[in-house]
Amino acid sequence: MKKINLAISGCLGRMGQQLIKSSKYNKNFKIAALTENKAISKKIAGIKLDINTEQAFKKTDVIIDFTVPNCTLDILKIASKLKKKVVIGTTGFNQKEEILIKRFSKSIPILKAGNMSLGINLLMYLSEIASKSLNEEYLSKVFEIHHKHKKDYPSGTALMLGKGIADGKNKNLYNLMGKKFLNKKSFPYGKKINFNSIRKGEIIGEHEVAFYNGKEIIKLNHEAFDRALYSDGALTAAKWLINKKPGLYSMRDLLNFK
Ligand SMILES: NC(=O)c1ccc[n+]([C@@H]2O[C@H](COP(=O)([O-])OP(=O)(O)OC[C@H]3O[C@@H](n4cnc5c(N)ncnc54)[C@H](O)[C@@H]3O)[C@@H](O)[C@H]2O)c1
Ligand SMILES: O=C(O)C1=N[C@H](C(=O)O)CCC1
Repeated sequence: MKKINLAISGCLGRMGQQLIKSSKYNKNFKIAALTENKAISKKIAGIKLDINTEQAFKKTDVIIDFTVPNCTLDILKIASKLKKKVVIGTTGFNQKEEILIKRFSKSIPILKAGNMSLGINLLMYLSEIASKSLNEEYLSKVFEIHHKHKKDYPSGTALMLGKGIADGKNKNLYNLMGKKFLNKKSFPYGKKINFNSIRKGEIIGEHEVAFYNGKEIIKLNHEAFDRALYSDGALTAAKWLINKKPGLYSMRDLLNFK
């Protein structure tokens, strides 16, 4: 079977390096391009590092992006012109950037997921079911812990879980967003969904959703121990996206958690 020509942006980052490692053991892919935010005279897996240009992505079938929001949008401009598929793992987009991503998906297939793991996408679905099943007496909040290097908060995963809660109430998450705490030892439930983000050590990712009505607490949680969880999910997404029409897809479309 013809191998998929893969481009990895942010190739020297934590996720970029993990993706290079995981794609080496995945028979479906051949690394065709590796990019970073500046010209670096280095070769990895026989590929000369490049920056994000049309030339760099010319021989690519799909680009996997775990970088920063403004880089992702640069990549989408190029991908849209070259008609390349894009898997977006980057998080920390604002509402304006989310709208731009949606606009690019009119011309190319894009799969975007703040967390590429099966476990978190299942937890998002379970949070939606719980939220739908619990009456208005129940308040909810989301807690997450990640490594000390992570700049954005709440995490993209926490926002996904918040969206699951909001979807369960048939509401828009932006209208249900409560307070965003950082490194608090404890944090309150609120009328909206409050978030607390802890940044410490080299933690890969821990998330908890809690529902409370004054008489009981219901908790759903997930722990990630290896970044291969995310790179395996991204490679699965890239293979799934190859024959899709233009549109904005999620891991839940791939996993069929409707
Ligand atoms: N969706 C998921 O499952 C998932 C999992 C892990 C991390 N992430 C997200 O992926 C992103 C990256 O995480 P990380 O831990 O790898 O961060 P990192 O800082 O280790 O890596 C980011 C890389 O992107 C590079 N970069 C920045 N601007 C660039 C540009 N213009 N062109 C090319 N490369 C550029 C940086 O130089 C760096 O090497 C974050 O937003 C994080 O939240 C998502
Ligand atoms: O390490 C990170 O950064 C992660 N980012 C994603 C998020 O923002 O939720 C996924 C989990 C790890």
